[in-house]
Amino acid sequence: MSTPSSTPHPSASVTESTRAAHPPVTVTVTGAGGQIGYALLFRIAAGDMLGASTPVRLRLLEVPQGLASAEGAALELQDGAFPLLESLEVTDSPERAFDVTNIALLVGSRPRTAGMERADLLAANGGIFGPQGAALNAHAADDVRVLVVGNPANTNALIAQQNAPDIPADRFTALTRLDHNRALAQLAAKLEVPVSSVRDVTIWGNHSTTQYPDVFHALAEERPVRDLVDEAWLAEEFIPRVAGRGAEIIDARGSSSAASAASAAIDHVRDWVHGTRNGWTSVALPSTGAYGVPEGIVSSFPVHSIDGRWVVVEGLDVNAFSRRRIDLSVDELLEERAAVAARGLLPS
Ligand SMILES: NC(=O)C1=CN([C@@H]2O[C@H](COP(=O)(O)OP(=O)(O)OC[C@H]3O[C@@H](n4cnc5c(N)ncnc54)[C@H](O)[C@@H]3O)[C@@H](O)[C@H]2O)C=CC1
Ligand SMILES: O=C([O-])CC(=O)C(=O)O
Repeated sequence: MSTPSSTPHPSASVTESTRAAHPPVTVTVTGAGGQIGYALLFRIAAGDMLGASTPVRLRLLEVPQGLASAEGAALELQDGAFPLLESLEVTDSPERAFDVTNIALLVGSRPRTAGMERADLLAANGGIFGPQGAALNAHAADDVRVLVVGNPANTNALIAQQNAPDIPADRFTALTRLDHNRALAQLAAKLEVPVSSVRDVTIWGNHSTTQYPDVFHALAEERPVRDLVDEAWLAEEFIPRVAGRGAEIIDARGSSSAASAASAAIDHVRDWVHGTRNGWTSVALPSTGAYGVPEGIVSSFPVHSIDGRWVVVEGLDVNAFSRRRIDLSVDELLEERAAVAARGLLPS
């Protein structure tokens, strides 16, 4: 049973002419009562995701036991008096939450704890994304864009996409921007350069420990990174550090990354809507066969955002060091797909 509560926010500062140029965008956040939700909602309301001129209608979806926490976040959002926040609604009904939604951030799901791999969450979380994909298919706006954050994110995105046959497949993405940002930050620290001067790293494959952070095309202060680091550092320090960062955060904090994950989700959607800047980014999206990655999985690629669509960067040379690692991560995604198919989570 749905328990919606709606709080209109008539905003004096969003003028009629602003509204005409920038119609309101409906954004649904699932798992809104959780820790990523708490970090994400205020950034969206402040305009960090869609820009300072775009009013937002927020829909917060939770399961019944999470509603109180989401309601609490909603009270605080109201107290923020955000000029762009046009309306705010908390519900436990996916149908209501996804009704004419333009942007769906699928965060709601269980996080892992110390000692778990993200794939261990397939059993706990896989069942969430089929029904949500079907609800999106039935209720979302024609232009809906979907970002899956809940782990294991790539395969959950695949489940949602496969259960939404009427939505173009390329509207379903999974978050590898956090890994991308981690790779930029690690390179900047190693090379002692500003993080803003590092670009064109790529996360390939799965958001898991098999992911491959590739620096062979990256630039730092316009110099090729491959000339500045050696393969031993890449193989023994950089790649394990980036791929293992989620576990490092869990060990340090006692719970999984939240603010950095929320920030990466903001970056992902902002670039999707407004275009990439400062080189390419990394996004997990349904493979169309680029770089030998088979169709039928959601895998991370180097992409530009052009006119509101992700476009895979073409023609990159993939050396043997990279090929081996991409293939390993792709094999893991194929195994995850087989596991969820065996559980009946993919329509036949
Ligand atoms: N892709 C990425 O880079 C990252 C992914 N994650 C993943 O994000 C997910 C959420 O993490 P946290 O916010 O820290 O967890 P959390 O446990 O703090 O919050 C999750 C919320 O989701 C809600 N929820 C569960 N099932 C739901 C459903 N069917 N519909 C709506 N809401 C539902 C829960 O009630 C809870 O409030 C986890 O799976 C975590 O592993 C976390 C960090 C980075
Ligand atoms: O590691 C986890 O479980 C949370 C996550 O996905 C990350 O921080 O990259």
